[in-house]
Amino acid sequence: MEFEKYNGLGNDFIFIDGTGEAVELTPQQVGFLCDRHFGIGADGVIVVRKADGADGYMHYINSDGSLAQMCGNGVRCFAKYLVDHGMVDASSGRLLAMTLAGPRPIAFDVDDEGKMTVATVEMGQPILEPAEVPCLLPGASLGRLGTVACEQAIDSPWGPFAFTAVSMGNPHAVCFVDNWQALDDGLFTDAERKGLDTLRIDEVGAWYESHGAFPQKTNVEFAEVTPEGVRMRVFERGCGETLACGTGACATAVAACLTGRAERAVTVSLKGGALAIEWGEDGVVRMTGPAAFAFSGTIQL
Ligand SMILES: N[C@@H](CCC[C@H](N)C(=O)O)C(=O)O
Repeated sequence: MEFEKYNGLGNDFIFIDGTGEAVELTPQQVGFLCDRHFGIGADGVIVVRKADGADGYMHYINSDGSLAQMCGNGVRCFAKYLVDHGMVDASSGRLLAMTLAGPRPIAFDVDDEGKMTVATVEMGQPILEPAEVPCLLPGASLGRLGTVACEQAIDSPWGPFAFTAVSMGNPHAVCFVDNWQALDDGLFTDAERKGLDTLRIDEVGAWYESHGAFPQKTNVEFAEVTPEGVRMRVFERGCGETLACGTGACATAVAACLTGRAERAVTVSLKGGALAIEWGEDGVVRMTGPAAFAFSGTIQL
């Protein structure tokens, strides 16, 4: 099978062309492809398909073989793939990507060689109604925003964490930590240096990913406010910790705005780099960031 490898801020994906012959992968095959020792290695697989009324359909599969509705870093890479393959006119600077979560309009910049560098994706309106995220947390009424599960405490073996539930087409549980010192020592790889960087996110993230409050599981973000904006780490549903998550950055920006921690436009810094997120007055979240091609190859399935 031929493949190409792309990434958005180090959140990396194996692209497979499914525009001709249908490509159907079993969860075992996806697991093998994404395995960093025995396979190619990636956070997920994107099968590129044709779409009626759009420039292409992004079929996104997490590294554990589960299907996800949307992937923010993935959709910027998808745009670059379509440009690289001449499937859209590079000079138009615009395309429409179809996803399981619906259409996502994208504006992009190209360099002197016509290669896409940066894209701004219209990520749609965040879904805040708890039942639609979906999450079973009680919601508080937030005026014209309706009922939002905002900073609702969920207990864990390390004590309670307060989550805001936001769907960007896929579910996210965002926790802002304002006081790292108050947290259990066991949550950190180094109790002398409690903070976002030393948080044992593999353990605490995995615990909340499968919590009963999230019937479709959830992506889990831990975040803090910085002078530059917001900094976060993410434990992705169906994958584990990744260097970046586009939908997670959008959900975190929305949660920051809802809880009075940030303005509607904010820079979200992740392990792999920064994304510019804006929750527009029209309710639509826009995400701007890079996408990069790494290499291509052939693998025996
Ligand atoms: N890395 C992605 C999100 C990928 C899907 C996610 N793990 C899920 O299951 O919802 C992004 O950049 O948004």
